[in-house]
Amino acid sequence: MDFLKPDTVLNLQNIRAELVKMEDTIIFQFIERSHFATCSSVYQPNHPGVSIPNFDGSFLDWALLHLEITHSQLRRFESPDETPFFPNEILKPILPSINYPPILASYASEVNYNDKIKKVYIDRIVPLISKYDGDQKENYGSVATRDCEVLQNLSRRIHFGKFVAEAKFQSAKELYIELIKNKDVEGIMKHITNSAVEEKILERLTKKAEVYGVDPTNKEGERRITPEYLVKIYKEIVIPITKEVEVEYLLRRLESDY
Ligand SMILES: O=C(O)C(=O)C[C@]1(C(=O)O)C=C[C@@H](O)C=C1
Repeated sequence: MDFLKPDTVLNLQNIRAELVKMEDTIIFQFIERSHFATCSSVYQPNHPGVSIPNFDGSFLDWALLHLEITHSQLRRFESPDETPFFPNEILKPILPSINYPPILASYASEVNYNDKIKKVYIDRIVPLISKYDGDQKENYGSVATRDCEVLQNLSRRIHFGKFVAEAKFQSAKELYIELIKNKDVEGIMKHITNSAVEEKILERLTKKAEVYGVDPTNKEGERRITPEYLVKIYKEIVIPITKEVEVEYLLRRLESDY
């Protein structure tokens, strides 16, 4: 996928192929996080166990903010497939800007579900994928590092819904314009949903978790990620929020001429 060539980006088959590739990254990052305990202190704002001078937030927020500030200077958030968790704090790139041709509508960067993604990750995903429920003070840095990686990739996957939505809009403009004019959220949700594709994703994830989730030479060994949890995470969190992104993006689609 080449963001300098809009045609390659707004092709639903290419987008779905990219979503499949992201599954592998996300599974391996879940496995990396699964080596550690839940470590709830990492997520509690101003926790006494991880005091950060002059910062009002959790240790994870601090880590993610500083990572994003550096990445913004490396031009990360100019790319239309990247959405920052701290859009108001990031800096201008040190590298010269790339003039990407318009692919998404002009308001696309305002469709930002990262607060919701971070909350659901901490409240629901971390307890499912962690080794056990407890604290490991010596691993706070490793935990926050893994969390930043998982969150950035979940965010990219979920916000890819904008490309899916744009591709669907371009291929059935009349239908969507009518639904958008009527603010028909249910109708939009119905038309963006492809149950066969969703089922295939869940089937594939089950197989991937069976293979990657355990040492294949030691089937009795410790399970790092189970098919059950992976499917649950995708079915109840990743796909539904991707669809929310699609619907919000489409509801505003007539604001943009392009
Ligand atoms: O592939 C699509 O058509 C999408 O809209 C993406 C996605 C997903 O999140 O994977 C979401 C909704 C569809 O029902 C199927 C899959």
